[in-house]
Amino acid sequence: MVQILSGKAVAQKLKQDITVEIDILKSKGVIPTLGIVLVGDEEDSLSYANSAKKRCETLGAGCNIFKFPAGINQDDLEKKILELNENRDIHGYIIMKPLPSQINEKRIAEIIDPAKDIDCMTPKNIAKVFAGDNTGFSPCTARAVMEILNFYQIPIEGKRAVIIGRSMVVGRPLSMMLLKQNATVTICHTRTRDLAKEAKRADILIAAAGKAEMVTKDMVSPGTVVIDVGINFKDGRMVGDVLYEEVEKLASAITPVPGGVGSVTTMVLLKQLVETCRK
Ligand SMILES: NC(=O)C1=CN([C@@H]2O[C@H](COP(=O)(O)OP(=O)(O)OC[C@H]3O[C@@H](n4cnc5c(N)ncnc54)[C@H](OP(=O)(O)O)[C@@H]3O)[C@@H](O)[C@H]2O)C=CC1
Ligand SMILES: Nc1nc(=O)c2c([nH]1)NC[C@@H]1CN(c3ccc(C(=O)N[C@@H](CCC(=O)O)C(=O)O)cc3)C=[N+]21
Repeated sequence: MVQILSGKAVAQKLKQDITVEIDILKSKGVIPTLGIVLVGDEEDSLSYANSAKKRCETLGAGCNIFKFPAGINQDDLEKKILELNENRDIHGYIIMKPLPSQINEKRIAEIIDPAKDIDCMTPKNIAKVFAGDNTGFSPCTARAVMEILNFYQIPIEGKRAVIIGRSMVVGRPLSMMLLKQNATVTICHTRTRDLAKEAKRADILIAAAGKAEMVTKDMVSPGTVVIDVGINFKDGRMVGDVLYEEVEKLASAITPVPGGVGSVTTMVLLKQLVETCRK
């Protein structure tokens, strides 16, 4: 029987710690407040922003969404980011990706105040992750995957981990975090020659390509632990990057969508908000 790796149980555990921390901060007169920079209206970014705002409200934290049109230019966006750095009412913020093509993402990442960088986009913070130093922020999604693996005590050391996707939000930082735990890591992308062959070698397969239900049964070996990071919308329904009905028959364990990685990501974001607030 396949083990369902519910993200909800992991989120629940994180929530307990966060609630305690928020109460302490409030007793000192601080209401931890999250900023979300949303440019345009990508469906998955909207879903994340709305979920994060709801979680903040439930837990007693503040949340401000700063929404900008998809056509905003570099200078105007940079000005807004610099304002957020100065804004004492915002303790940490996240800039939703992807940004529109006219925006230079690298220049944006460089001007975020590292102390407010709770999704770990600045060169300073991400360098720590790549150096195997986990004393700073982590990209929330990558950390969410690690929280799930640890919560369910999935062995990582010596295992072959195959990640589909090499973005700075998920694939690349996650590869470093798995490496730190002594996995043997393979990163796949659109130029990978035989994706099914690579994926079939995995003990732990992580799908983060952003392509609805692209991981099918011919890409999964029996007994694989499958972590589905994808958040896609198909006929108004949220689906992952994994064709769940097929793959759950082969996997030893699998995260569902919804109810998997996404719910943990939002909690990790709040956890890192509270952590930076405490400092
Ligand atoms: N559950 C959660 O909490 C979160 C979910 N997400 C979701 O995860 C998905 C990925 O997000 P993100 O990393 O930001 O996306 P990006 O679009 O930035 O990156 C996608 C990556 O997947 C690779 N890829 C795309 N198609 C294929 C394919 N057919 N075969 C092999 N590789 C492929 C791309 O390769 P190449 O580099 O060659 O183009 C790229 O490296 C999205 O669905 C997003 O919504 C994201 C963050 C959090
Ligand atoms: N800089 C940046 N970092 C990101 O991590 C990032 C991003 N940009 N851009 C968009 C994608 C997508 N993403 C989602 C996370 C949670 C839900 C989500 O819906 N979460 C629900 C639960 C969903 C479920 O049940 O699986 C919740 O927390 O309640 C959706 C989407 C983050 N992303």
